[in-house]
Amino acid sequence: MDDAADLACAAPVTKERYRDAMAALAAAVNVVTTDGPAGRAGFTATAVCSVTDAPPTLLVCVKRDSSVGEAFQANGALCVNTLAPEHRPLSNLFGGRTPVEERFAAATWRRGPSGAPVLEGALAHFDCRIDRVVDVGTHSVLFCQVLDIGVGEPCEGLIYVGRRYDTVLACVGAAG
Ligand SMILES: NC(=O)c1ccc[n+]([C@@H]2O[C@H](COP(=O)([O-])OP(=O)(O)OC[C@H]3O[C@@H](n4cnc5c(N)ncnc54)[C@H](O)[C@@H]3O)[C@@H](O)[C@H]2O)c1
Ligand SMILES: Cc1cc2c(cc1C)N(C[C@H](O)[C@H](O)[C@H](O)COP(=O)(O)O)c1[nH]c(=O)[nH]c(=O)c1N2
Repeated sequence: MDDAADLACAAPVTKERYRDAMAALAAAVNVVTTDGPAGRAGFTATAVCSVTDAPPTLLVCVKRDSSVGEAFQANGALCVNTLAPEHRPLSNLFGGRTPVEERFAAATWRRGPSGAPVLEGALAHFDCRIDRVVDVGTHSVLFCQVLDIGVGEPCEGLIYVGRRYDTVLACVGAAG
């Protein structure tokens, strides 16, 4: 087995090939919000992942040069709002190039225990304190301890796959 020769023949992993391959992965769509001394901010994120259930921890990857990144770290708190199909326009609004107040004006919010905005009608929400930040390349990985959870009524979730939106059945049953 000549692993070195196989590797030498492989096409280089360019940013474009990486993105093309990542586009094949279906992901839930979230609007991640924050509020506090650094002000209100929010952005659309698919790079959200469960890390451990003890203590309940998730991670969010945010591009460092986005207009919103600094506010999250300065406020030290965020809410992951997982979107239902009706929120597709909201995903586009929070996906960039729209002033922050215009993003929030398009939906109804309440304040979670961390101070971050919680989206009315979300499939689920996870209100968090940001415990640790690790910078990797262009992004900051925010490790977040979950302080409060809500599970909404919708039985369908919004996903992003193949560079487009789709809908999946996502009835969330309570465990015990
Ligand atoms: N993790 C991210 O930062 C991320 C994830 C999804 C989409 N986006 C942004 O949304 C827009 C539309 O994306 P698209 O999926 O239609 O097409 P695309 O070709 O830009 O991205 C395809 C896939 O590659 C990954 N990706 C894209 N940009 C990335 C980045 N800067 N860092 C890490 N992973 C990245 C994501 O999984 C994405 O779904 C682009 O501007 C993209 O940068 C960013
Ligand atoms: C479907 C989809 C998914 C993602 C995004 C976009 C879209 C449309 N964006 C981009 C992100 O939302 C955008 O950069 C922010 O809104 C910040 O943009 P401004 O710098 O404020 O214009 C994004 N950005 C990021 O840092 N992490 C992520 O996981 C994602 N995921």
